Amino acid sequence: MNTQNIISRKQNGIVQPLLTDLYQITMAYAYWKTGKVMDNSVFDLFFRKNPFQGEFTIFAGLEECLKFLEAFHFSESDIEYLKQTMPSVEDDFFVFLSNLSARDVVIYALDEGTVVFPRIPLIRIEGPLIVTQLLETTFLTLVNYASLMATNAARYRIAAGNSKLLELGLRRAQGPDGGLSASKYSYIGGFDGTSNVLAGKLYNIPVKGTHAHAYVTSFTNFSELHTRILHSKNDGKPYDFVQLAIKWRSELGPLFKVVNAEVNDGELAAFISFAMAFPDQFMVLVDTYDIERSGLLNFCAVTLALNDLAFQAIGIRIDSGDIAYLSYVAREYFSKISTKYEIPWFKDLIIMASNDINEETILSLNDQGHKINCFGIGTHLVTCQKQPSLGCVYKLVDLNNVPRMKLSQDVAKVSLPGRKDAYRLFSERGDALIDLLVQTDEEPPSVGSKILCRHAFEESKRAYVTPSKVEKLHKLYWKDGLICRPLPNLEEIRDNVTRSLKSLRSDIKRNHNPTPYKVAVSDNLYSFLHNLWMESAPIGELT
Ligand SMILES: Nc1ncnc2c1ncn2[C@@H]1O[C@H](COP(=O)(O)OP(=O)(O)OP(=O)(O)O)[C@@H](O)[C@H]1O
Ligand SMILES: O=P(O)(O)OC[C@H]1O[C@H](OP(=O)(O)OP(=O)(O)O)[C@H](O)[C@@H]1O
Ligand SMILES: O=C(O)c1cccnc1
Ligand SMILES: [Mg+2]
Repeated sequence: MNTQNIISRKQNGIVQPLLTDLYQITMAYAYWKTGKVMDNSVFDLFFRKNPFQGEFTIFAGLEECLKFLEAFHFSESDIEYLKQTMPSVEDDFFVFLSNLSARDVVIYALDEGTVVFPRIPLIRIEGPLIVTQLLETTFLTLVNYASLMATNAARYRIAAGNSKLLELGLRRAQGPDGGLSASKYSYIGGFDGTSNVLAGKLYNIPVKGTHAHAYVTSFTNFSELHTRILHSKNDGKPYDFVQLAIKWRSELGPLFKVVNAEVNDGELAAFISFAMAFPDQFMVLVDTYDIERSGLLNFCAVTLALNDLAFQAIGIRIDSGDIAYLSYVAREYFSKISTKYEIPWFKDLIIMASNDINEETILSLNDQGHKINCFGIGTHLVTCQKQPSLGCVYKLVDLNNVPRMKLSQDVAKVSLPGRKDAYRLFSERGDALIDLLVQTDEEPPSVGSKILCRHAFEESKRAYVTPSKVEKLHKLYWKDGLICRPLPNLEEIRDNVTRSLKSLRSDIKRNHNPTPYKVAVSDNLYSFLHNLWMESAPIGELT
């Protein structure tokens, strides 16, 4: 076992068999009493509707489910607690429960990071009913938020194009576990880093950040700067850095059309001290007092002073106001200074924007035109404000080789019975055309052969597809008590998101009125499903 695994497991502390709904345990007892212990079940975990009014979803959380299975065991204290909670339950059941493991469970799943669609079983869980039922709630809690978060992040990634994306949500997240999961799954979805230090340590995600307004407001004048000396990066010579920055500010005054009296000394003192602490990573918040009349000038003065000592600054963060307009203003000053003082990198300094940004803000900024090259995003991203839950469900589809079907007045809620495999069929151009569900014992679709793909419930909706490429989506991940495929690391999952989304036509990914992606069933599955439906539905009588 490598260190990374140990660390992740430790973090996984709260993911344990009691992280479930009580009804799973009462059902287990009732199953045990009725003698259903050896019944062999198949469950599907899937969702019914894509989130965020979109037409795609990113599947995430699989690794956590598999780690949960590895450690699945009711401890002595769990048993003790359950005995107290369920006093009428026979003691022998608790002996049975304490010997339970996930050894006899078999898991087929899609690769984590795959783009997925409604009704496709993301995970197929097979095995003794009593155990598979006990997995329901924990699996759902592990997949629901993870997939919602990864999808939200992927949508921001699409909106932001080539701009960097930094996740800043910990302070606003749904508690510590929500915050940690948000950082992990936003990275999978395409963010470039997080401000969450524990997420950085646990998952090896790049951690980044600037500073808070408090840092600026904590300074009022230069006398608070107890260290004034900074050594040049070139020759190690000491310079009075405070004096140098003040000199540059006077020199730049006319360019910014401000007089010294208008510019905030506390802000300059704060920037100087931050630059002296991090001369190679100088990045500051410029909106504490007035971006145009103070923040930008103070930043440029310190950056030029750093440049004299051979250090290259990183950039600024803007956290209020009209960020499109202010980014133009900032870029213009950077360009002018770059030309005037012949410092090529000055024009390319990073302009980061933050403050309640969401997907729509980024799209609107794109329309307006802007000069931002990094977005810092917190609240809207981590709380998934636009849609707070994905709505994944876990449904029994087969018991002892007899298909099961949950009927509903609402067709969207009718479950697809039996063991099914999903295949993704690709066009000649290489893009994903349709996902096809077939019964596991029927002939899989193959390249070059004409396949009838049918809408699961609407008889008239069907089409022939002759795929140029066929990808089997379900893979065996867990058998005989072991994870039986090498698990990808976070980077690889992130690459899978990019690769998988790339194969999707852009009209399916667009923000406004996206085209739905097609999910179909094979002709066999269609007949099977409708025959079973007819058999299961009671015939009404008109009176
Ligand atoms: N050019 C722009 N186009 C669209 N939305 C923008 C633009 N500039 C800023 N915003 C968004 O408008 C909102 C402005 O919010 P608000 O008025 O609360 O902030 P502020 O007054 O600028 O800052 P603060 O209250 O923190 O001082 C934010 O959600 C921000 O992301
Ligand atoms: O706006 P979000 O997308 O949630 O991003 C995170 C926010 O957290 C920080 O300040 P904080 O919001 O704590 O204070 P502020 O509102 O006064 O800026 C930061 O300045 C951002 O504004
Ligand atoms: O580092 C930052 O800029 C940061 C971190 C958390 C919240 N807001 C901003
Ligand atoms: Mg804020």
